Amino acid sequence: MNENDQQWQAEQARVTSVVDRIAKRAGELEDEIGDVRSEAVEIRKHFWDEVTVNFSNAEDLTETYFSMKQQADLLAERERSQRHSAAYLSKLKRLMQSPYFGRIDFRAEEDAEAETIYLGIASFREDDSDTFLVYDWRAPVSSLYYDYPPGPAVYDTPGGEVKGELELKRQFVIRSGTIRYMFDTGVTIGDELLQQMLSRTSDSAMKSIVATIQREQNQIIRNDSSRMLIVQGAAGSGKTSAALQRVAYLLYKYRGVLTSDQMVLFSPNPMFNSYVSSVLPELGEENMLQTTFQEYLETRLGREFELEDSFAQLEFVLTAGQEEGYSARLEGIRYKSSTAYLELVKRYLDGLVDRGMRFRPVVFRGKPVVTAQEMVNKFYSMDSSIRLANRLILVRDWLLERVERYAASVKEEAWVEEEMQLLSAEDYQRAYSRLRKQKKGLGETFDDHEAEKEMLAEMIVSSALKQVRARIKLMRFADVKGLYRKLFEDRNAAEQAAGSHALPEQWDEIAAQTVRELEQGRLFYEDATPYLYLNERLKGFRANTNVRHIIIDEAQDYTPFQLEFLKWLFPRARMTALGDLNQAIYAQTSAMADADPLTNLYGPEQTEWIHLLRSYRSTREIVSFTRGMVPGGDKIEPFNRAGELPLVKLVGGQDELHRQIINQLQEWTAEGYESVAVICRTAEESSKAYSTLGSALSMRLVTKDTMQFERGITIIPAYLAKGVEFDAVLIYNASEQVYQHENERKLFYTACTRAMHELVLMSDGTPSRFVREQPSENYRTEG
Ligand SMILES: Nc1ncnc2c1ncn2[C@@H]1O[C@H](COP(=O)(O)OP(=O)(O)OP(=O)(O)O)[C@@H](O)[C@H]1O
Repeated sequence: MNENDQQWQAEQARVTSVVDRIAKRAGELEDEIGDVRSEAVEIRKHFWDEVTVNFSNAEDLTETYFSMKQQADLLAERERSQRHSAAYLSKLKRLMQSPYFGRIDFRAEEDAEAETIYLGIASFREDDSDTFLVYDWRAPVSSLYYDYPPGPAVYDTPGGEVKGELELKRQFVIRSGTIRYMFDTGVTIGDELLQQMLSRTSDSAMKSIVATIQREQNQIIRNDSSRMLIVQGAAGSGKTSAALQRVAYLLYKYRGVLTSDQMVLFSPNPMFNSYVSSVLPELGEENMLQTTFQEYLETRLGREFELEDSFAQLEFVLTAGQEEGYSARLEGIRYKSSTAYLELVKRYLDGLVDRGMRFRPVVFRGKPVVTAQEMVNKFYSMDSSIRLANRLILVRDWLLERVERYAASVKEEAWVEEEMQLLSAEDYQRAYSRLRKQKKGLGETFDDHEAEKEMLAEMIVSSALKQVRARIKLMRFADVKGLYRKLFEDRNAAEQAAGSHALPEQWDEIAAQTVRELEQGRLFYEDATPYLYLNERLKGFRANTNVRHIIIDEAQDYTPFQLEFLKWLFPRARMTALGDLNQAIYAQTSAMADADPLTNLYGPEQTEWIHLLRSYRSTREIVSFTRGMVPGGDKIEPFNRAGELPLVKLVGGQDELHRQIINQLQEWTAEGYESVAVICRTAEESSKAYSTLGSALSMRLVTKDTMQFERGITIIPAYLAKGVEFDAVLIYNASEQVYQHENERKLFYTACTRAMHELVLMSDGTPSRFVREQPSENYRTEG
């Protein structure tokens, strides 16, 4: 037996022994859980037996309360412990299959001998000792595995740095308790294992990458020092993966302090949410909160407006080129997402200190209770040093008083008398006894019929004014819609707010379009955040102080305005923004287009940038082809995994196009690819393609409302394919006719970079310039 075989045998013996111990512990835990469960069931069953229920006097009542509370606490405690044990048990079950994936032998400077450490998705300790048979991949010592090749190495602990020598680094693939692969690795986490990982066919869900985290990804995962962490990384460089492992890491490091509901992931679309939602549970952690920016806008503005979403905006940009007003809308989209416009809105708000505030009158039964002009007078009678939001609070309180006075003045109006007549005997009785209770404390008597009537009248008026008061409390009297509209109706107001900066060239048309939308009760996507900003600055920010971390994926699709907004919204959170400027497909100004606005968000001292250049998703051939399409693409390094050259298939006409697509899809299915996408330029193109292809083969059309990412064949517009990946990708029609504008370059790049193993570009006619520009040795052509 050679040395390798001996090592293999020794390691296998250890695996077997560790698995046995884990299985034993799991068995014990299962019994314990069973006991706790039956105990909880018993407590539930006999809950009322143990509780002394007695309501006869105050003392008995207290006793009853405490006895109930005691039982409830006991029950809650048992259930909590059961939940905890169940979570641990499911981790142990996972460890039984694959207890670890790495080993390091590390000799600390002061020690004579190296310590051997095995790393897995959770730690496992022998019951009655401090010996860790498996260390959690997030433990401080585990970072050695990700950060160093064999040789001198250092890791951080809460007690300070530990220096030493990494004598061995070994990787394993263990399935069902058996070692399948074992490698001793050199520089970084061995290419071999990564090759293994990446050559698998893709799943319907994202996988955790803990066994093969790369050093630069580890920096993202364990970054703890910066308030703002910005990751600019090539397509497929593992931004999303790193972000998710980072969440798991933070939950581990701050266990007991940080919980999963204090972390929010902002995703590009609902389907993406489903795609990534299994990673954390796979690592034994609960999912963080997941949302989209659109979802947030909907909750805040959805009642007031019919909101356009970012996809509808992009669909317009891509399909409405011939429509009147198109170029103005485009200019408007760009302008309204810029920092210049944010400054304009801020100056507009500053201007309201002296004049220009708009109010909606308080109206009751069609008559004004307080007119808008009265509110203006009140607002501007206050000291100008009082902040706008505080002045509005004062106006609100003043209005509530005015409504009280108003209520007193209308008690005798005829409608009150009429309503009184309409009270049913039951209503009357209820109102009467309520009044009695209310007035008792005041020592009044009820002998007088007149007094009684007056009180009933008071009650009727008060209840009729309930809605008016509620609207006032919600500050509906501040006419934010009117204020926003004024910016577009009154060029002077806009010019003043723009200060020394010029308004965009086509301002008048932009303004007309905006007003038209507002009149219809609609709001363009580019107006939603500025509008909300105006609203919040006036009415006070509804900030969320519970959230401690926000993670923004596809951050290039956010405007500087939106990121600033998120900063205000989560004042106590750290931000991790991950994006790729080369995938900034929207017409709006990208927050990542320029380093300054992002760095300035929290200031350079609190901000850190990390760049990822290695692309893991696609084969070397696909990366070599796609990176030529974007500026700076030569810096993107493909991971060394070989495949076929991308194929450009020339066809003549729709029929042939569809025939060839069907052939290709059938071929891929026969080859065993589990996830295949036909990527189109727009939703419009996708649904047309689906109407023909869908009847020939079983496939799924993805729209912006699709919630679930699934295997099989998918037809999808490029902008919805963001962030996800497929074994094989077919570009529906990569012809010059379809992709001819410079502003479609990034969309095209995003579409092509979704492919892991195969990329085929159909072209009805001459291929797009984005293809023709590539060196001919980087792709094949057929047809
Ligand atoms: N260290 C790693 N080990 C194994 N697989 C990895 C690693 N890093 C990334 N990958 C794989 O590479 C693919 C792309 O990763 P991910 O989706 O996180 O990249 P991304 O930078 O977010 O991409 P994009 O910007 O294109 O959406 C995934 O299949 C992921 O599992």
